Amino acid sequence: MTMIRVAVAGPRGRMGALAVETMITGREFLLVGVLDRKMAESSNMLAGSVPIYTDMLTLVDEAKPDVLVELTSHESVYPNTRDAIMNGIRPVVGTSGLTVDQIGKLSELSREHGIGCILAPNFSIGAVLLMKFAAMAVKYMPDAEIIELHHDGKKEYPSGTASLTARMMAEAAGSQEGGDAPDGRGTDVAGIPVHSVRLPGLVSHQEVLFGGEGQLLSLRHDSFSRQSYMSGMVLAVKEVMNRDCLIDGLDKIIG
Ligand SMILES: NC(=O)C1=CN([C@@H]2O[C@H](COP(=O)(O)OP(=O)(O)OC[C@H]3O[C@@H](n4cnc5c(N)ncnc54)[C@H](O)[C@@H]3O)[C@@H](O)[C@H]2O)C=CC1
Ligand SMILES: O=C(O)C1=N[C@H](C(=O)O)C[C@H](O)C1
Repeated sequence: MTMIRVAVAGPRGRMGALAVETMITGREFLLVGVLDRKMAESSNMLAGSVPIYTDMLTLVDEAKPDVLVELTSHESVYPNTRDAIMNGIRPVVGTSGLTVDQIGKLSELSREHGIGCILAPNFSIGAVLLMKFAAMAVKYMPDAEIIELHHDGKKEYPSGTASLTARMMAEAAGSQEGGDAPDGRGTDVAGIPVHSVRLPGLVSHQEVLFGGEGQLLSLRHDSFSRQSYMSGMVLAVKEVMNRDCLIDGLDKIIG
């Protein structure tokens, strides 16, 4: 069996640490390096044998990964993803915060280089299904709002999941312009108001509410543990090897 050579960016974060564990234990994967902001104080190895790199070019030259799992921050996600594609490495991007403009540029770059790139703002199957159901429901119940709720360690808003959900809903409804959400009531994403809650005790939760005359439809997904993301991540790492362009969302992979 040929193993997929994987690198993880953001290996000491909440998600990155779990991704490292998953890639080390997965029989199909070889974790060849991690991309961190700085070296660890005690060693230049993670988990005893995985080299830590602080710049992409050295990682590319020495570790030669096939895939980069990107789990850093909204500031780093674009340059890391761009540089990976330009160096022939397939990104699987879990980090939220890419703008529509940046996604367009990455898509062009992927196509130009013939390199697969998967954007997966949420790796959990339940959240992906929620997005698909919301895109289906909005055609019949167009008055909709999103509430996304996360742990208080999450700085950025709205969440990547809510942004993709709103874009998928707008596309299904045939309106992508934005600007329809009333001022001051959440963030307008593609015309849909998104409300962001950050509280201790939460992990990751999203509700999409559809109002109609005398009725309310609520679609809700809850991640109670980050383990909920790992099977989708494994799927994306394998699938990106078969692609030659950018895929925006796991929904396009699960069919
Ligand atoms: N796609 C999905 O299913 C999920 C995505 N996320 C997203 O993943 C991202 C990370 O989330 P958390 O792990 O909770 O954050 P975190 O803050 O715990 O971890 C981020 C890590 O990235 C490191 N980092 C920042 N800039 C870097 C750079 N340029 N190079 C290398 N490392 C860098 C930080 O030092 C930190 O250790 C967020 O955008 C979050 O929204 C989180 C959970 C699930
Ligand atoms: O920061 C998180 O925790 C999460 N971030 C992603 C997002 O922005 O949607 C995915 C999930 O919601 C957890």
